[in-house]
Amino acid sequence: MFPILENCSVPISEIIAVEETEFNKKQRNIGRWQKMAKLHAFTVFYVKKARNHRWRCSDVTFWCVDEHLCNQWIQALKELLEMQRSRPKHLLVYINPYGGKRQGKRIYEQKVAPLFSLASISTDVVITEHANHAKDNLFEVNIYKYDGVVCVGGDGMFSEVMHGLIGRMQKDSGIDQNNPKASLVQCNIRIGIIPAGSTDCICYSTVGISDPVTSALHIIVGDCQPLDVSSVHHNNTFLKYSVSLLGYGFYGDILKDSEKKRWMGPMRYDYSGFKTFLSHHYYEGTIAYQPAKQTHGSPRDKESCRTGCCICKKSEKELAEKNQEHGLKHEEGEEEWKVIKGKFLAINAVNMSCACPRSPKGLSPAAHLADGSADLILVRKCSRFDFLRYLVRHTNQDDQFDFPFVDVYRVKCFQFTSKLSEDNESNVMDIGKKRFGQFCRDHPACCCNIVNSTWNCDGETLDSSAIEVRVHCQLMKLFARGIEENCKDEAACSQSSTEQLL
Ligand SMILES: Nc1ncnc2c1ncn2[C@@H]1O[C@H](COP(=O)(O)OP(=O)(O)OP(=O)(O)O)[C@@H](O)[C@H]1O
Ligand SMILES: CCCCCCCCCCCCC/C=C/[C@@H](O)[C@H](CO)NC(=O)CCCCC
Ligand SMILES: [Ca+2]
Repeated sequence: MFPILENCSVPISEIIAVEETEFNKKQRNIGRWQKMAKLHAFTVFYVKKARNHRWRCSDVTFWCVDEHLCNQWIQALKELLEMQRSRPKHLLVYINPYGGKRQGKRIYEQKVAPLFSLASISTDVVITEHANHAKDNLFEVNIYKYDGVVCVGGDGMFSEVMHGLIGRMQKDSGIDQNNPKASLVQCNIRIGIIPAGSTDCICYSTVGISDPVTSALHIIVGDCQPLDVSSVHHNNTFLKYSVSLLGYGFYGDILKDSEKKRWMGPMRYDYSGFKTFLSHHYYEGTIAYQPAKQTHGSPRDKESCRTGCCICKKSEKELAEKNQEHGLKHEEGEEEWKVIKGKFLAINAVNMSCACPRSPKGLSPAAHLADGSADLILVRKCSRFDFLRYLVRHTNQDDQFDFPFVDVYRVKCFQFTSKLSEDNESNVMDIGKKRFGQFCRDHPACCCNIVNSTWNCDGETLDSSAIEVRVHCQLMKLFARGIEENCKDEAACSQSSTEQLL
């Protein structure tokens, strides 16, 4: 530990940079010392932890009359920083200039680039020109020369970069992504997210705040957070990967409607959310799932996944053991499938809590970032009033699973088929249904919808309603450390710039 203030210390791992400091006439409070001797100085830039998981760059300048001593300090600190092997030196950065409030470029240039430069991180920056630019580019560039990839944008931009990196790893290893049973190759090139989107759920759920400076500092100090990734297939065809929400019904319908309103920016979700809530459509279908191991906790647990989470650590250990015994057949083949049929307002599968500024505890507050499982939430047909009560509980401390129409399961894989596609497949769909289009023939005033909803996969729509989903434990890694328990001693570290005499 390196002493900074009388009652505050900073671990070496949270020092951003050390620089020799030129004497500046404005440094008035050391003027008395300067009259006595020529002063030498160095400045230590470090992470200052503020409220609500926010990080800032603070600095302290040390003055000293002995030039040799001053240089020894600089040298020693720089050597200690060099020993921080997990820190990135060279990054590939993709900026979506059109995400969220269209501030991505400004946020990167004004808030992030100066910090990367202070930390001596070199970057290759690509400003995307169209959707899928980043993803396609990741199949062409020499990704192995970078210590990480940074995306500046929202969840959609992150999803692009993740698809590019995971896809590239599988291609380079000869793995067929269309095989739903394939053991995918882990991606060790970390992704950093600089939030500049509309929901920024992945950043918020893995860092605890959606703040570009905080995220830049997590990248600089070289944090590493493994992340579960779900693969989504239809008929042995790969559709997408998902890390946050796979939602059918309510969240699928919101997304579909909101895509037409992109010009509204982040407000589009409030507008489409309200419209979708009023439409109150439910959908019939069948879900089959394999439960996750009970030792891995339950979605009804009171404790949430936090930095150093023991459930995620246990999963990491089990994954390493499983990788050693490769060649053995997959566990899911041996375990029982549970089947549920019903009418649902929403089917949500989340790999993480999905906390975001709209819902600070998320869709499943006890979901784990890296336990190899997803929480499957089934919201059955209920009244509008009950559904509103359910939604409101996402914004307060009450338990959103404590309703008779809500079920939640921790799963490692699941399949969904809509009633409509079951009927289509078994050829029992009568002509009447076709002729009456999208409304229920028997109950024209009811909200039963005989068309399918669409799946919302991390903010993008999927073409197929029948899907097969499997969670891949810790398939990728982020420059993050999970959500930290709140810092008890924030006041002690609250100065933003200080001076000390050695
Ligand atoms: N230059 C570009 N022009 C148009 N679309 C782009 C461009 N670059 C990236 N995209 C696409 O824009 C989509 C949305 O971007 P992004 O996720 O950054 O913002 P958002 O949708 O506002 O935020 P969120 O995903 O958090 O709701 C991404 O799926 C990405 O593929
Ligand atoms: C009366 C008040 C009721 C308020 C209820 C609030 C509940 C909010 C829960 C928000 C859950 C977000 C889940 C994250 C999904 C992201 O992968 C995705 C991509 O960014 N965002 C959306 O689909 C955008 C989804 C937007 C939902 C509004
Ligand atoms: Ca998980």
